[in-house]
Amino acid sequence: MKGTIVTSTALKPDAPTGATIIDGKAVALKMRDEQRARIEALQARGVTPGLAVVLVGEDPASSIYVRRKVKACEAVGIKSISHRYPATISNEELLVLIGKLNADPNVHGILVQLPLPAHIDMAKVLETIAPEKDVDGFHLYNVGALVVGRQIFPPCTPYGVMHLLEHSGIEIEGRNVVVVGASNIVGKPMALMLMARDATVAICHAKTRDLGQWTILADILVVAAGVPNLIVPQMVKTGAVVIDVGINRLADGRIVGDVDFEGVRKKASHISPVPGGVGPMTIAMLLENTIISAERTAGIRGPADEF
Ligand SMILES: Nc1nc(=O)c2c([nH]1)NC[C@@H]1CN(c3ccc(C(=O)N[C@@H](CCC(=O)O)C(=O)O)cc3)C=[N+]21
Repeated sequence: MKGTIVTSTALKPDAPTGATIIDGKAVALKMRDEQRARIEALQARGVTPGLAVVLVGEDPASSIYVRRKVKACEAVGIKSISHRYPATISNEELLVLIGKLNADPNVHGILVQLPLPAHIDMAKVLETIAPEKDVDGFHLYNVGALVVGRQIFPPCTPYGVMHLLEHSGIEIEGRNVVVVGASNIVGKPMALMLMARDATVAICHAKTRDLGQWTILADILVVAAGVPNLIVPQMVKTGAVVIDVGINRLADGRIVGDVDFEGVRKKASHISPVPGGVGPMTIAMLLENTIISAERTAGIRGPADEF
């Protein structure tokens, strides 16, 4: 058709287009309005969601994270109860505390901050938390549920990534996803959640030989390896969606992810930053799981709804 006008500045073939930045902080804050409303509905039925946060030892990073979680709880109306113990607490004492929290009807969620000191049997601790209060989703029962495609308490970080993908309108079904990092708290559950949505999923490691040969195939690349600058532009397919789960503190105190953000943003279609990407969503999903647990207690939801 005649008369189509293309202005001189509209299309420059080689200009870097630049990825859409996925603003996890904004999404997390937006979720709070809906979360507050659900908590009011619970309170009308006499239920105030309660989250017990257990912190063992004095690790400064853990203290900061726990403080963030407590503040986020306050902001939406979840009653959080912090239990701080010295690193010298015995296994038995910790298990007794968890038993008490399991039995307390005002506690709907129990979170034991990781890592735990070396003398504590982490597996035993996580298996002692009542599965119906396991808002981290780390109990074997909840891990097993995820393996068979049920989501009872999806682990907060990968659950947050799924939310970000959905919020950004990214199609998952049938697409190639590469997850770099195979931890129990991020990489493995991330892969399971994406498989449940019919993505083609490969799990790699920071140690994978020729990592770039794998990552270049990804329509969606999720990186949770804990290695700064692991992912550079030549490893990323043009137009890929890149989700950076890494949190690394550099010698100068700066926090960075696993992705060369400035380089990769020129090639990706969407990219999540660090900070301000997945981190705030992890906390948003912790609030979500705690509210879900309280809703189940109040009979508003069945024991395992579709998410
Ligand atoms: N039982 C247990 N459950 C956890 O969910 C758990 C845990 N243990 N241990 C440690 C990791 C780490 N984690 C984070 C949560 C929020 C941010 C977060 O909000 N990050 C901000 C700020 C980053 C910064 O400046 O430090 C951001 O990325 O924008 C980061 C990391 C939860 N974890």
